[in-house]
Amino acid sequence: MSGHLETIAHPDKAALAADVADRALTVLAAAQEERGETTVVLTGGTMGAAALAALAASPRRDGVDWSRVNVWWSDERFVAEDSPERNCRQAADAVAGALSLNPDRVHCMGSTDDFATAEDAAEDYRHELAAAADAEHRAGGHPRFDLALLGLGPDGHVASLFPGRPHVHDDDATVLAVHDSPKPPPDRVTMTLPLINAAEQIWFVVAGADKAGAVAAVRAGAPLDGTPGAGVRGTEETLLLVTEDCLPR
Ligand SMILES: O=C1O[C@H](COP(=O)(O)O)[C@@H](O)[C@H](O)[C@H]1O
Repeated sequence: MSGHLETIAHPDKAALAADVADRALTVLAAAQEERGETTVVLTGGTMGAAALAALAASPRRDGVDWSRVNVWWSDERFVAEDSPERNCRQAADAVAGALSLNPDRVHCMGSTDDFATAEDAAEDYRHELAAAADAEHRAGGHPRFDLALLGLGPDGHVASLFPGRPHVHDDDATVLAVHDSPKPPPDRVTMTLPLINAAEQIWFVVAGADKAGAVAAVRAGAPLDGTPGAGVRGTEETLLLVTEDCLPR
């Protein structure tokens, strides 16, 4: 795996969330300044929601025109639209209406309300990404991603790419269905590593001593089969933003 991975430690979850929010506001505002809009890929998980809540509460939040922010997700739980397990819903709850997002620019992955199978939802998301790429006159089947936030599971999973599963080696697909996920719920939809790695800046946001093993494996560049998160690298920058208890003492 090529590309530098920089680790930045924070004293606690609140400090981590506040720093992620601050950094994200800077990146999103700069991209909007440059080309009028910006695109972020969000993650589910505990710190994903905490970072969004910090963003929504930031005194700097109005430095970004939220109506010109495009939002995508790196993975989703394939459950009912109103399920509290949905990453998309958790994000909406975390920002609690504080950001004036344009619903047409918010691209949640499909739910069981709209699709019979996770495969159908994955295919729909591929089409949605391709349509956004066309609108930007870009090749490659996806829009430009300025920033992707990612969680990291204690088992080393990233998005819904789990250890020991073949999905982590899929270089052809952009979005896949996942079944029998070791972490509930069992059915999911996930971006693949090549699509995640198309983001210019990728920031892992990770807190808690239970993630120390996974963080160490990512930093060591462990084999992908055991640590899918070790396969993540942005095209310009990859940061591992963590709480101190994730690192060796
Ligand atoms: O199930 C998921 O887990 C990971 C990590 O979540 P965390 O609560 O341990 O931080 C998350 O990144 C992913 O989006 C989510 O679907």
